[in-house]
Amino acid sequence: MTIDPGSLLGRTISSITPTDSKALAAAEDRQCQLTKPPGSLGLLEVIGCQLSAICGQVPPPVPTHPVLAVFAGDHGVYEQNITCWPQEVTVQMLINMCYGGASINALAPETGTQIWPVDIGLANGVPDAPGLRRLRVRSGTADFTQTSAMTREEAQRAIEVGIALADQAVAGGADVLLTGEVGLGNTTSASALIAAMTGTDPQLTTGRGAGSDDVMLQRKVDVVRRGIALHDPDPSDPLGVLAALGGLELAGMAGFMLGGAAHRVPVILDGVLSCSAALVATGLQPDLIGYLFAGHLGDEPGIKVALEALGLPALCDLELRLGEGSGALMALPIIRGAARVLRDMATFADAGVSGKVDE
Ligand SMILES: O=C(O)c1ccc[n+]([C@@H]2O[C@H](COP(=O)([O-])O)[C@@H](O)[C@H]2O)c1
Ligand SMILES: Cc1cc2nc[nH]c2cc1C
Repeated sequence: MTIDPGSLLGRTISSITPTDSKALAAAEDRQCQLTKPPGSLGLLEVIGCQLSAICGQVPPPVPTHPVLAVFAGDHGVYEQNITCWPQEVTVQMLINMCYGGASINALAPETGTQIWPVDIGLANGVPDAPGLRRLRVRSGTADFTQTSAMTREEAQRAIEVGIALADQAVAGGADVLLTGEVGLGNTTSASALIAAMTGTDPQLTTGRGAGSDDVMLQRKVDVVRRGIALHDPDPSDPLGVLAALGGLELAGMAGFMLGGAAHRVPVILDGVLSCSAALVATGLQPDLIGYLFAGHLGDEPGIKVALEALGLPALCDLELRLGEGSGALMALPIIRGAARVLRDMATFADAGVSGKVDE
């Protein structure tokens, strides 16, 4: 793996450190002193401890300034007839997000989340729209069944767009980052990335995406198999895997994750697309894993495969299969709740509640 140590990606990778094991132990100790049977708040306790390990404090701050970056990119593999929607829906939905009409616009106010729509790789022109960030690296990827989706340089530049956005978000006060995307055809790239990074058969990583029928689903599996046969991707070279299989928005999300971790800020994953990007990003920097939360399980089979490989539990399962960041948004109150538990609950000593009876 050759990444220039002086590049933004190289510097970001080397600035990420493991999360704080002392703060983790102190948080675990505090969980046992709070007025509840130890472990009774289940995953909420685990999340709270992870938040402490991320920021090095017990209790951890309750995140109040969330930013959801929505990376939009088009896919050359669209040509292989692997989605049942027109490609122009990618740009149309990005514009819809800018004007407040997408699902994430409806869900975000519940948590005060800012939405940052980003053109990182749409195929064609994009009209002006409020809040749109024009950070295009190239106009869509190439069809990975024919050639590499992009060059290594382009893959790195797209990751660096994500890193720079995370830098900007944190500089502006963001204390939790959420990953989102839109890109018709991108579940085929995600399936290929997950298969390549985990060594799993594509049949097990490929799903129906935005509504493929049985025939299209089988075609997707075949397309993924062809891509993997053509490129023979090497999971020890995550940048090479990403360049071979795409996509630009997946690269942007990988960078956003790395950028968040470099600032010791928690990052919430969304669906199958961000899970595939997380495999690439943790391949580049394994210590990233301590900063990631898996927002939801969702309906795409690749999510389960990716989360098992990452060792992350999904925080909820609402059977979502939309993307955009919708699942990450739904997980945010759970994360906030976990931080509040460590901050606001009384201890047995403080509240005069008797401890467990020894047997
Ligand atoms: O987040 C998910 O798990 C998810 C699952 C299925 C579909 N999607 C969204 O649907 C689009 C990709 O679906 P497809 O069928 O075109 O590959 C893309 O815009 C994603 O945001 C997202
Ligand atoms: C309508 C629509 C909205 C989306 N949002 C994210 N991916 C999407 C795919 C489609 C098809």
